[in-house]
Amino acid sequence: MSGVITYSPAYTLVPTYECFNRCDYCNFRVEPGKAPWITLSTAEKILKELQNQNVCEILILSGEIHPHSSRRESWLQLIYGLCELAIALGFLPHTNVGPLSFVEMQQLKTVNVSMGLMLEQLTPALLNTVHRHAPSKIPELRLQQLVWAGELQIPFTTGLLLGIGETQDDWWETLEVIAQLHTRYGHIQEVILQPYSPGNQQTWNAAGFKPQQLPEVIAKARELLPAEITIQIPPNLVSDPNWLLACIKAGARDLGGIGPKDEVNPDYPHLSDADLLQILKSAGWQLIPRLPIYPQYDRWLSEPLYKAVQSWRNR
Ligand SMILES: O=c1nc2n(C[C@H](O)[C@H](O)[C@H](O)CO)c3cc(O)ccc3cc-2c(=O)[nH]1
Ligand SMILES: C[C@H]1O[C@@H](n2cnc3c(N)ncnc32)[C@H](O)[C@@H]1O
Ligand code: MET
Ligand code: SF4
Repeated sequence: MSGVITYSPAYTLVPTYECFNRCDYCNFRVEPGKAPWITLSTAEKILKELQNQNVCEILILSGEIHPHSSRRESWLQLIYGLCELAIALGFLPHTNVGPLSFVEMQQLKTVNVSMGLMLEQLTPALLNTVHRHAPSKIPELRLQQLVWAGELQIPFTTGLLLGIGETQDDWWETLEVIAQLHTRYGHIQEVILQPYSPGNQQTWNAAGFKPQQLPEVIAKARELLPAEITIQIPPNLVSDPNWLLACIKAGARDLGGIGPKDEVNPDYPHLSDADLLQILKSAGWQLIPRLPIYPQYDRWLSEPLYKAVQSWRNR
């Protein structure tokens, strides 16, 4: 029997690229007010074309509107509407749109099978560097999201962004905090170890995180995290097949959402699932699609979402 590696056949919908934060490593954001918002009718056209293409997950990934802005409520309504639309057309939504209030999270729980927010790194030192102009990256604010997700029983994806100026000890500390929160609430389904990868839009000129370091981080993460949490790595950011295989050997078991475009790292296109399959097969691994919610969390879903998930599981 060979080991199994999973991925989520996904398409990313972007409500808006405008963002009031300015993370130095970001290749996604546009100045507030300078990017259009997607309309439900555009989204409907896109989603209809995706039907029968084996896409299951709709990843809703957005730039952020300030919590005190008068446009915050319509932004959240748009996200809610996109999730509803995705469900109506047979997809399963996963939303990652930055920090939310408790009530906003509670609302989005009803239209998402899982949600996510990267911790990035918990060290406050980054607030003087890459996160200098990014109030959404205040560590306590992001930790609070993980606590609320636990209280609300939302299956959750989080992770670390590696190579943004943190130390190695910072990695272990952030991983230990994730492990503790999971022990309390049992809601972390996967942890992404994301190598910072420079793109052509960002302001910061720093070399990317070296893939050679990743297996070491994965191996230690595997020791620090409870066994039921899956470690996810993005294969397009570890493009050398030998390093990708080394990461898997070290304990990574999921390749995340794979779709036509990585909206966060548009300079790093994904291999097709057929090509990935070949690479993995050469080392004796299987590649299997998964849903954006792991089976042990199905019982946390409301009745309509539970039914939608079961019909995918029975395909
Ligand atoms: O294709 C991507 N999917 C990303 N995903 C989606 C992820 O790969 C999976 O699809 C989800 O974990 C659902 O299971 C994220 C999900 C999060 O909750 C937080 C961050 C990310 C980041 C990415 C990303 O950069 N690219
Ligand atoms: C959606 C997630 O994408 C990650 N992210 C943002 N910019 C980059 C980059 N240049 N390289 C890799 N990951 C990035 C952050 O961790 C964010 O939370
Ligand atoms: N703005 C959100 C965050 O940084 C998600 C998208 S990042 C390109 O957490
Ligand atoms: S990484 Fe997310 S929060 Fe930071 S500027 Fe980009 S879109 Fe905004």
